[in-house]
Amino acid sequence: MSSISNRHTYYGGGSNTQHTTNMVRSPSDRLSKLKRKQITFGPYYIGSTLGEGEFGKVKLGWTRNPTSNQEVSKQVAIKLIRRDKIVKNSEKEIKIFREINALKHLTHPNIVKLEEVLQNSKYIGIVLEYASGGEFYRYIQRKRRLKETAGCRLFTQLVSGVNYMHSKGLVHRDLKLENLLLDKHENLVITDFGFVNEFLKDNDLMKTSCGSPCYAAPELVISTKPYEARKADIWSCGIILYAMLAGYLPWDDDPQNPEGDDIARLYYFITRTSLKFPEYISPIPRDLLRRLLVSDPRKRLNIRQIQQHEWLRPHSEFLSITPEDWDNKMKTEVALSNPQQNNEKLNKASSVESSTSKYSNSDKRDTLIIDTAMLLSPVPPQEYQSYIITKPSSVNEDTSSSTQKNKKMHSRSNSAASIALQAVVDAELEASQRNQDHINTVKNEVNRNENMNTKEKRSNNNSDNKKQEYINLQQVSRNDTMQDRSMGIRAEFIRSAGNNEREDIQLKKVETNYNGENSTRGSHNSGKHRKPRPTSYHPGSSSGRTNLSPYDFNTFNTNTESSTKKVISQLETLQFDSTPSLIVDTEATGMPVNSSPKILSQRSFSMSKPSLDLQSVTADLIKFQGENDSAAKSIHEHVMGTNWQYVPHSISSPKNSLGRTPEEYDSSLQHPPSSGGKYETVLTDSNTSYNSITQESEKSKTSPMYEAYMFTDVSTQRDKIKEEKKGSKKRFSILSFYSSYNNNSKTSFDSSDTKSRADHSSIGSPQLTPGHATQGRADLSVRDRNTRMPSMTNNTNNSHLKNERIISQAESDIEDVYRRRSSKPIKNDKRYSSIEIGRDNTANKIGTRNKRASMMVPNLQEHNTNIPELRPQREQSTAKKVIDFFKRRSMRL
Ligand SMILES: Nc1ncnc2c1ncn2[C@@H]1O[C@H](COP(=O)(O)OP(=O)(O)OP(=O)(O)O)[C@@H](O)[C@H]1O
Repeated sequence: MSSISNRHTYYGGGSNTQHTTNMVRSPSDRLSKLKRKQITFGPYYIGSTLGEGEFGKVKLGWTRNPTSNQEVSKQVAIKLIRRDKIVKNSEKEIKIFREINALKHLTHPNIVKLEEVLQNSKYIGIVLEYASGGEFYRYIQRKRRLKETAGCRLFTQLVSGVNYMHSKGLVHRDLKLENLLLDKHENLVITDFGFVNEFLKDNDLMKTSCGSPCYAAPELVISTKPYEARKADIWSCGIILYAMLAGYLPWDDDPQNPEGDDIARLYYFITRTSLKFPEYISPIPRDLLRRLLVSDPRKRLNIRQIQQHEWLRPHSEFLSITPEDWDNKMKTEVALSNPQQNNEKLNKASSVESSTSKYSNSDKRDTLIIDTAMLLSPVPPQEYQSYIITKPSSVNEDTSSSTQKNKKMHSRSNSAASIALQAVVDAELEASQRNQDHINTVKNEVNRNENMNTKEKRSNNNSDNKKQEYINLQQVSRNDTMQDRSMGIRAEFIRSAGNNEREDIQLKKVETNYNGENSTRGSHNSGKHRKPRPTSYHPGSSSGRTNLSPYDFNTFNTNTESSTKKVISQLETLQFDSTPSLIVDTEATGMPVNSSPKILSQRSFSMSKPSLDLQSVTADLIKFQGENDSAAKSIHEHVMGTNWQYVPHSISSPKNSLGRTPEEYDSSLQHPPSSGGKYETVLTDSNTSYNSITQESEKSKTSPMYEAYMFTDVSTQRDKIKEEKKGSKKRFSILSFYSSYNNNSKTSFDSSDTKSRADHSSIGSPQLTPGHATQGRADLSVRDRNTRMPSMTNNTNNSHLKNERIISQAESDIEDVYRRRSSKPIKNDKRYSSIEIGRDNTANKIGTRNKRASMMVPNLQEHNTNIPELRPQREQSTAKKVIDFFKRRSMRL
């Protein structure tokens, strides 16, 4: 005992120290020692770890009653996030701000309440209402399953919370048992709003697939189509209800995929296997579940229909409380609690010194320091703009000086945080105003140009460009509106933050060995307090991808997939009888902006080209410019192979076998003049075809431009292709698009069908009927995509093989587009399977399921390659229909 005692009390001093420490202490001594050791974060004392998530630990916190210091006045949960682990503009940073901003907006009894957000030099602390009832999935685990009455009450609360957030224009997108907690009265509390997003209109669709695989709606996983996010939330509610009542997750019994780790297979199983119920679930909740877990989101109940379902009738009164009622109720509560709060605040404000003196010296030293780097992050990708603090143009001098000045005040209303945040808001409002002014200027110019004489072609082209700029700006403006809303929230946040005077936000000591941020899914499992489940995955997030082994593509491919989706979704929004426009976002492709070949201008995919015989596109012209051309070349070589000549654009243009230069073709085809040097065109003659893609750097207009050429004679193969593809002529413009698209972004439809791959590479002869399109897609395996492309351009056969793939892919994609545009379900589409009853599986798998429950879903449509049935079904004649349409249109023009 004594040795233990000595060890515990040894401070490096001599025997005296030991002697002193071995003395029996008085209770007050012990109390004061305890007090000294008390860890604080701002006004909160920090206690045990409640749980651990992707961002780190969630600690219990409490404040003490000011009058009797021993009494705990309020308990909170503090999500502590180490600032140095948050990479600027990263997925994590976005998630944090999303969560904060969304929670700031939501006040509902079944949604976790955000108390405040504090930060010091080391941590950001999201202070939340403490849900003392613990994690909901553990609650179910303990009880094995819930009785229907209890389940009904809790599900009603879930529905009420979800309805409330939907009414605010927000969707959770990651609803699952692990994100539900219970309060002390065993009421449900929805938490973890890291993937929350905003929809603007009733029919606003989302494109980013997220949701944990077991809870994610099928449309998120097996379709590239934008989805109705509220319906996806409703699917997740259905899964949660099933788990509550059954004690395990539905579709959890695939013998070939017992752990559900293979997401593609999991979804194959979900879409092919009818929903089955254990016998103890009674018919009425079964009926509700059957209507919730419908693969077709259009047939799935909406929230209003759920509220009206027979099973929830006992709680109809609760469900009749509208979101407005909740808001009013909360306002009233706040108003009622205000007098006391205000008094407290006044007292504190009048005695800043006394309020700070409660804290130790070290607290005082570690006063709030704003890490402006965190706030000065660049504007993130568009889809994230709603809930994040974006880059201000500058934080002005005044701000920093006032930061200095106000340090002494220790008042959060004047704190560096408030000032910096205000600067962010102001700067963004200013930027938004500037943008609006620019829009107006461009708009005026467009109007002026439209009144000009039609003979002035040059001006008209200019006008077109301006129009496009206007459209783009409108787009930006729309985003700004979303941002403004977000800024409104932020401004509100700042205002409310200003109501609290305590600025002395400190964390004396949280954990010496804090490693939350580095955790991967594996390490999550090892932590004592960790939820036994993986890190959430969101497309683009590297952290969560660690266990996606079968689909663990390299960044290039992942990015090109999103590019593919983007282009396809843009295609989908086009009217067939208008000139299509394709703009590939380089951010999405992950290629350097100034060096990557890409499809650039509005005009790049011209429908007005004269119809041409079907020819395979076998040569490419890439122009590079400026300081990045070596990078561009290497990318180009990587994509297209090394058989390219690079020549300065201004000096010469190589001629093809007929002695014609690209420019000659260009003029002979009456291709629209390039706008600012950026255009994409397809040039062809009887023996040679080549595709051109130009890339100009905005930065280096003065630098020489380079072109890369490779001509391939395709005459020997053309006849063969023609024969194989009878009746499918005049699709050149489509092919040109897909060729360049493929060349640029390495379109990522893929399959691991090795047999088909082997067949293709050995035979090299195309099967160009639409029916073989899928096979063409199946040929592009993930693994060999990177290595395949260079070698393919080395000889005609390989070029031909590439073309065949391009064509097949074009056909597939056209069919996809066509199919998506049609509202009719495709014949034999197994995704919309009917639902039956009958399975009985009483195993409680919720606990084991959690290991994989939180992995967010990448859009797996392109990855569902092992399972032929998961590939979209096609009608053979669809491509033909589209091609015929283009043909007709082309002839009309
Ligand atoms: N308000 C709260 N009251 C009580 N416990 C909480 C509260 N918030 C979180 N916890 C506990 O902390 C754990 C992690 O919290 P949370 O899931 O919100 O963190 P996260 O970092 O967002 O994690 P992830 O994104 O991985 O789900 C929860 O599972 C729960 O046990």
